[in-house]
Amino acid sequence: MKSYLAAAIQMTSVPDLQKNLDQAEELIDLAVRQGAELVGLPENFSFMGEEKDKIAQGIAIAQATETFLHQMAQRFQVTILGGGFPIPVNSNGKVYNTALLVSPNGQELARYRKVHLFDVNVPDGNTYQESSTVMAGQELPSVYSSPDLGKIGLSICYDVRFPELYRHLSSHGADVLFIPAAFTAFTGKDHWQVLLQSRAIENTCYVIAPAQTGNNYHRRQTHGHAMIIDPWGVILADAGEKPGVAIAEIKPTRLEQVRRQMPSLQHRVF
Ligand SMILES: O=C(O)CNC(=O)[C@H](CS)NC(=O)CCC(=O)C(=O)O
Repeated sequence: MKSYLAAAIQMTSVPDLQKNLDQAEELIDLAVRQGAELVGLPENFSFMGEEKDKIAQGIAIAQATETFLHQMAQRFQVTILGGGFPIPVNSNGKVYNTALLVSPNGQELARYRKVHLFDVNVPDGNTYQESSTVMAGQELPSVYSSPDLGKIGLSICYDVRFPELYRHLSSHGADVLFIPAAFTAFTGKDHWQVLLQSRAIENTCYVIAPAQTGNNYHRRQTHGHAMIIDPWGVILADAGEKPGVAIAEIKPTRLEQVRRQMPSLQHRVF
């Protein structure tokens, strides 16, 4: 593993596939021009809108998004995580909320289907019933081991509330945890940063958290603050509230140092 720059992209995705892919391309370009070699896009980066529209356009969104990720990785010669987009399940009219990691030569490195679905009545009056259109993944994410970029673990959004998933990743050697999200503005203001820092600190891993921000559609407001956090829990970069990118250096020497200073992973009893 070498030292390198990673980018967590922050965008305001809307119910318009092409518009979102154009916005994502601009932000990938911006990140690459600043030197990023690993670039993460947020949950719902290619489509964010009403559940019924997402289902109606499911096949088109899935195909265009996969093609886009492969093209961008090859054109910019970087590794890209597409942080969550719908892929139709053949049998039942639902989709998997899927994250895909693609290499600079356009190869698929890892794929993860979100296992924890956001079925929550948020106290701001918005009701989320992700399971009405999304099928829960049945497998824990695997860790992709890159000779250059370290061991990379995937997850999506609401997963961040379930520390056992990240324990699984760190016990399989993860160095970098991806947590792409479309966090609600209401929960995000109190929980987002604390949860991300907790996952970084307790697993002594880098956290790369691309995010949705602003007004996406109808009454949906997302929290923003895409960030990169180091294994000590220090926030290295925070994209604030506007579309943009958070960029920071991922360093193997910092991982070794923190794991020497705080060897909590070695002290696990359970
Ligand atoms: O809102 C939308 O349209 C799109 N959102 C999403 O796709 C997903 C599932 S509904 N959002 C979350 O998981 C938010 C979690 C969260 O905010 C928390 O854990 O507090």
